[in-house]
Amino acid sequence: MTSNLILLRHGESEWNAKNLFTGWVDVDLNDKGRAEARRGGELLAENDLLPDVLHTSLLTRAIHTAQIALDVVGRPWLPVRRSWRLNERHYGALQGKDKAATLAEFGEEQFMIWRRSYDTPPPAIEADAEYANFADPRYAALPPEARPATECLKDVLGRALPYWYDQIVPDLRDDKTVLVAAHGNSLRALVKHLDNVSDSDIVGLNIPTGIPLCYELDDDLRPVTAGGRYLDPEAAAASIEAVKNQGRK
Ligand SMILES: O=C(O)[C@H](O)COP(=O)(O)O
Repeated sequence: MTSNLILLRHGESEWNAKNLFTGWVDVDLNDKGRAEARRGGELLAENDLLPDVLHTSLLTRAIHTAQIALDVVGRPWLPVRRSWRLNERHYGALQGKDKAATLAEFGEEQFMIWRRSYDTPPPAIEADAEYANFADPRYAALPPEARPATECLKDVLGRALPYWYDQIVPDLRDDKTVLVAAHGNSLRALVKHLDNVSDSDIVGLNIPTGIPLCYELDDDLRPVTAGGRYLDPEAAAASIEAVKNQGRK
């Protein structure tokens, strides 16, 4: 028996377009991102991949992407569970900073370490910084020690895996087609787990905006096809290249 998992990174956000590190800052989609979300829904419908349940982060760009895509497939009524555990990686003191300016100031090696290394987080954000998130009411129930001031991908995996095992796996075991609408780095963490990507190889893995990545999972919830399948491979390749080169002129 196999089960279907659909990973969907939000469409382009207002800050993606401005090349700003975003993390937990709650920006919305821009018009291009809303169009990408609609296309994502069309791709699901064209491939007859109709989700039975939705899981999203607590961030607007992922929530709206899922709503738009599910409107297209005619399933806005799906049961949904939302969690901070699917949030984008917290980018610490880089939140709100321009990626090109950061690259110019700190150089290629440091930029890539902060952006794509597995276990080195950016500098922590100050509690009173403009783009800190400690006072955000959506995290009010979280004890202070659970509210990150910065995260590396290893941190993201550590807080996302419990959600994978406790909330997503049961839906897959119930033979539901599961849609997870999340973010570039929280999905990199899930892909690292699913495909057993090494700590060094994960550095080179990027997730495109708005294009469904579909996994058929076996009884052990391992991919039948390594890496899954993007429903529009050409568009995914182009978007991945653009994500990879963000910050570069
Ligand atoms: O949080 C952000 O800045 C983006 O959504 C992801 O950025 P990255 O691709 O630079 O990690």
